[in-house]
Amino acid sequence: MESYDDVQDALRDVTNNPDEFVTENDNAQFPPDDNEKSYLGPREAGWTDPVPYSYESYNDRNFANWDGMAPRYEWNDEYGDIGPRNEELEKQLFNDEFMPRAGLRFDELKKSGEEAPYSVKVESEFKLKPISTFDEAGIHPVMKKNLELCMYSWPTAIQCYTIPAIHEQRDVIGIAQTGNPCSGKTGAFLIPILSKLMGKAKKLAAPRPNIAEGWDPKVNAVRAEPLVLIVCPTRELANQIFDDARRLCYRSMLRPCVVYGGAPARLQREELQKGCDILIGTPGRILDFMRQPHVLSLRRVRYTVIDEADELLQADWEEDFKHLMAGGDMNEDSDHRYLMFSASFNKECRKLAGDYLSRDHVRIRISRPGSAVRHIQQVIVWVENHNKKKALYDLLLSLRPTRTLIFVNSKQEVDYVDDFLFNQGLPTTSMHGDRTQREREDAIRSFRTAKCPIMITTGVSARGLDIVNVMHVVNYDLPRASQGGITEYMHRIGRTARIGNEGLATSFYNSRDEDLGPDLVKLLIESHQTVPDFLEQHQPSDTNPSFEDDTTDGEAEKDKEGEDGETGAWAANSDDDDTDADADNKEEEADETWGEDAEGPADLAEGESAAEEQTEQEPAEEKPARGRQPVDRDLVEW
Ligand SMILES: Nc1ncnc2c1ncn2[C@@H]1O[C@H](COP(=O)(O)OP(=O)(O)OP(=O)(O)O)[C@@H](O)[C@H]1O
Repeated sequence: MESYDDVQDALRDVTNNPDEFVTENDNAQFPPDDNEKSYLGPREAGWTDPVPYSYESYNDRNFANWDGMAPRYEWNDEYGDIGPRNEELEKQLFNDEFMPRAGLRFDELKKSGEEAPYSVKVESEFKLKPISTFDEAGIHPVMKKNLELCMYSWPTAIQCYTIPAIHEQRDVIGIAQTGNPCSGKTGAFLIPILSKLMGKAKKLAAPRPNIAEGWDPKVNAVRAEPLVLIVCPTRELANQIFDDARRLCYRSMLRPCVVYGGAPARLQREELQKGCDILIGTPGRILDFMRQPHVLSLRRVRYTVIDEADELLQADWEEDFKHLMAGGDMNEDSDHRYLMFSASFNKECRKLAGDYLSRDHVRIRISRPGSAVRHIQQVIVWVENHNKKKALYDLLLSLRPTRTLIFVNSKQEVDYVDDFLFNQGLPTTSMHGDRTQREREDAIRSFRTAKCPIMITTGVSARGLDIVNVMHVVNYDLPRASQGGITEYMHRIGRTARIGNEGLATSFYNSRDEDLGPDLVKLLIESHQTVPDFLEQHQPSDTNPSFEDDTTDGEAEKDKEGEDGETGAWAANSDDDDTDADADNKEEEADETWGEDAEGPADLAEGESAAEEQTEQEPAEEKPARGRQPVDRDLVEW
């Protein structure tokens, strides 16, 4: 797909005539009756060939190409304040064509004052003066150079406020909705923290081997004593933060490491033993290493960051979380700052903030008034359940090929839609919480590099995914109220049009989605999108409806609950409380979010973890290879 206009043109044909697009009885030629024909359509539409999974490669026990093993800048004791360039690494870190970049409309997000496309609410005991350029931030020269290499020309809204707050050594709660113009949460904590530590690393950091002169684990291994601990809910997010940390630590002494379930703990341990200043991870695997005090000590930690706190706290992980926050030998001195970042501020977040953050913490909330989702064209099409597969196939063939993310509501449906499209000749991959970590990393890599430009996934698996050039998001299934409803919808469509880019979100709607109708209409109106006729009944009587998604500060609810004090002012809306979530769904989300991480392998020998056992000792389960199996036509609802 060459441009956003191309997408619009192509889609117009489809959406102008939804009746033609999907009819009940036009299945005569669909699916094509032989395999050759079925492959022809996608080829004519310009899609690349589908790539079958290589199951043999998943059984390679010596595989070491995990995302968490990616190269990072290795410091040499002889360096002065700034290390020399490493051109090879620099190319990998900053010139990767698949690195997400700000789009042409990034400048529109810069407007401030009345013209700003976002609103800001700050609660602080001291006068917080936001910055408007990185130069005003007093950042370390190495960080400045790294920001230039990242092509970050100015800070995003959340960064404008958190950078000075963290420089002032405050605990911070940063709440920013997903997507433009609120994005940039990772930089909002990494930039100021790393910048502050860059000048002091030699003094504060634990001794480490001089890797430049060779590395022998038997002789040189040290205990990891990070200065920064970053906890996040999913492995994919942990890897993304690690990638950002590798870029922002470039040419400095700070050494980032990432640990997460599903990948061999042995390899992660080896990385930790080379020295670790910034530890990023999912809770289960961090706890595993905390139980091995000769491998990991938290006594030097100066900053603990809880990212996507609302997601992290969604299930009943309170005990695990308590251990993580206060367990082991965690530094409990007053020089330890706690930072929480989240898209919403639900009850669990409020409690966590009350338990760990200092009373004088700063709360910053960035939200989008007015045009709620900028730069995303949202199209809602009526499609009966039994027509969804045909509609999806037609849709994909109507548009010129572009990176497309397709959301369905269950893991089984992910497999099924993937098999179906693959068998029709489309270059798909897929991801969900039941896949092995190898498969998950492979899927994201194939999608990112456009080897497989169509990815099917569940909402929870794709939370926070930041992939370059996703120009089309399809809600094959719209999220049910119990799956987060409109909030989840926003998260999903926020995978396109990131950071000043543009994109398209197509959603299949039918009578089963009626509960989402009213919120969807409000959102469409507020973001100046067309409301289709079949949603007219949900038009609000209010002429100027105000859409509120997950970042409402819940003042209304606070009034309702009579809750106030330390955290009450930022109560959540009722969606966040998820009171009507059905148990099955909750369990699935928990599974998806935490995977093996959730299982504390307390009874395993030191140095082992359940996830490691699974990955290293049990080869990936043999599955029937995709594409070699015809779709069971009895099961297909045409
Ligand atoms: N100041 C900046 N200038 C340009 N690009 C930036 C800047 N800050 C962050 N980015 C880029 O914006 C993208 C989104 O950043 P990040 O993943 O931190 O956002 P987020 O707040 O987690 O987003 P979301 O909640 O929408 O998933 C990343 O590709 C990141 O590299």
